[in-house]
Amino acid sequence: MALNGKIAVVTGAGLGIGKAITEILLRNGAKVVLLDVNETAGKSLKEALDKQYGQERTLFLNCDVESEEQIKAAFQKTVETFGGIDILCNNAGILNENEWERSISINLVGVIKVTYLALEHMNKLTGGRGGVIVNTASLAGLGPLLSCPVYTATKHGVIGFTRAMAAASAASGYGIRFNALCPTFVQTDLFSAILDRLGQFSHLADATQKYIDTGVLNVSQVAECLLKLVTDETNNGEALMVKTDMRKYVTFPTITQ
Ligand SMILES: NC(=O)c1ccc[n+]([C@@H]2O[C@H](COP(=O)([O-])OP(=O)(O)OC[C@H]3O[C@@H](n4cnc5c(N)ncnc54)[C@H](O)[C@@H]3O)[C@@H](O)[C@H]2O)c1
Ligand SMILES: CCCCC/C=C\C=C\[C@H](O)C/C=C\C/C=C\CCCC(=O)O
Repeated sequence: MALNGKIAVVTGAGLGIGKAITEILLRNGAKVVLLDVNETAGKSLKEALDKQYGQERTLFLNCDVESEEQIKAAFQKTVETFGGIDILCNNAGILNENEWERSISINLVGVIKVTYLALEHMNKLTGGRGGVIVNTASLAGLGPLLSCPVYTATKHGVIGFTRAMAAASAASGYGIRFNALCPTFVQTDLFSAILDRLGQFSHLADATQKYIDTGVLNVSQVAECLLKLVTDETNNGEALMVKTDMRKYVTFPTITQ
């Protein structure tokens, strides 16, 4: 899929991985709608991007992925401004084992909510143009991160949802591919401000260190992999594992004969 003229929506676009995703999509020719609850970060990124790419290439909208009303309004504005949606990156997420219900609400329910509302505009069966949805999961969606059980559960959920939606879309003719991005630790605010957020599992921080010692990614390395999942039209239902020394499409066990 060539990105020139394509319209992308990125959640959690203001900082960290979402910011890098926004930048790589812009560099490759897409127009990008930045959604974030952090208005300061979103506006300041939009200002910087305006200088580099011109005002017409991006739109920032304050949008909480927990709010159906705000998501609906954001998609409406996107379609009014740019005429449609071709790419959705469900990237907004938090890690907070103290606020575990909110974590599920943002990391898993938020991904489902945003996806279902985006389908109304993207699904070929309802007048959309089709396209691709990439969900930012985590390596913790593939194996247990012992200091973060609820975070682990949400990311396993995101991968399961992505794979099931890919199969549902292919079987129904939505014209939309679904893939999951599964990075190891990435140098962002989420990673660096972690100790207070492990709650009752803070005593396990040291035990997590062995994973961290295997290497921490920078946001550009993650964005490169996102680009591959967006542009390579052979990718559907994939979970791409990203570590400092390897990229690998996960092979899942076959459960049907
Ligand atoms: N940093 C890591 O080590 C790491 C590793 C693997 C996966 N991830 C995943 O990558 C994604 C991005 O994380 P990051 O490390 O860039 O975090 P970050 O904290 O640097 O950025 C997250 C962005 O999401 C926004 N956000 C948070 N809650 C939101 C909500 N309810 N609605 C809209 N926006 C919201 C924040 O305002 C922020 O701009 C998350 O889904 C995270 O789970 C992160
Ligand atoms: C210091 C305590 C934990 C710090 C957690 C901070 C950020 C985490 C972000 C993630 O999305 C998790 C990334 C990678 C998870 C690594 C390993 C999971 C286990 C995989 C396995 O069993 O093979």
